[in-house]
This record gives sequence, C-alpha cells and structure tokens, in this order.
Amino acid sequence: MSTLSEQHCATCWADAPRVTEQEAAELLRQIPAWAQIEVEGVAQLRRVFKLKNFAQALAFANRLGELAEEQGHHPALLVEYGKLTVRWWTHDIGGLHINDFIMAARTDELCFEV
Ligand SMILES: C[C@H](O)[C@H](O)[C@H]1CNC2=NC(N)=NC(=O)C2=N1
Repeated sequence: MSTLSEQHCATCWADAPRVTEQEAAELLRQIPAWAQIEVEGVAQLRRVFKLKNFAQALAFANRLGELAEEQGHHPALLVEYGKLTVRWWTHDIGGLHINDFIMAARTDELCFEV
C-alpha cells in the first residue's frame, strides 16, 4: 500500500465514516509530529511548524493553500511570526477522515521548517 503522502484525497460525502480510534492510532504512527486534539467535540490533527519569520510562515501557508485547492480539502491555518499552526479535520463529517491524515502527511512533505 502507498504511503499516506503518496495518496490523494477522496471525495468525502456527508455520510462518510469517521476513522475509528484504532485506525486513527495506526495512522498517527505514520505522522509522528502530529497530535490528535479535540476542539468543541471535534477530533482534529494539529502541528505547529517553527519557521524563520513571518514571511516564511506566510509563504508556507500559501503553498499549503495551493495544495488544499488541488486536493479539495482545506486546513485551518494560524500564521504568526516564526510559526504556522496547521489543523486538519473534515467539516462535512465533523471529525477525522483518512483525507485528514493524507493531507497531514503531504503538509510535512511541503514543510520549509527550519
Ligand atoms: C464542496 C467542497 O468540496 C466541500 O465543502 C469540501 C471543501 N473542503 C473541505 N475541507 C475540509 N477540511 N473538510 C471538508 O469537509 C471539506 N469539504
């Protein structure tokens, strides 16, 4: 089976299943720099990338935005001086889908982290 970062997001329907706890634990092992968090009852993946300055954080955010548009799956981004906080979850199902793990892995591939 291909690694997460080689996969593409599938169209996710409103009735698509969330990943199970067991599946999430297995998938998280493939993206060890990410944490699974819960925000207002919604499971999400989060990573804080350390960058040189604001310009680099913004450039990373813009590149990630291009990838999100290509894949039709979009993150929550917080751009700060020297930091970019990225969160992935699937709004349509109110939780985590395999697409979120794919996009977390593909985010790592883009990383300009210093
Ligand atoms: C119509 C459009 O494809 C959908 O609303 C997509 C857009 N991007 C998305 N991104 C994320 N993270 N979750 C979604 O459920 C989602 N849905």
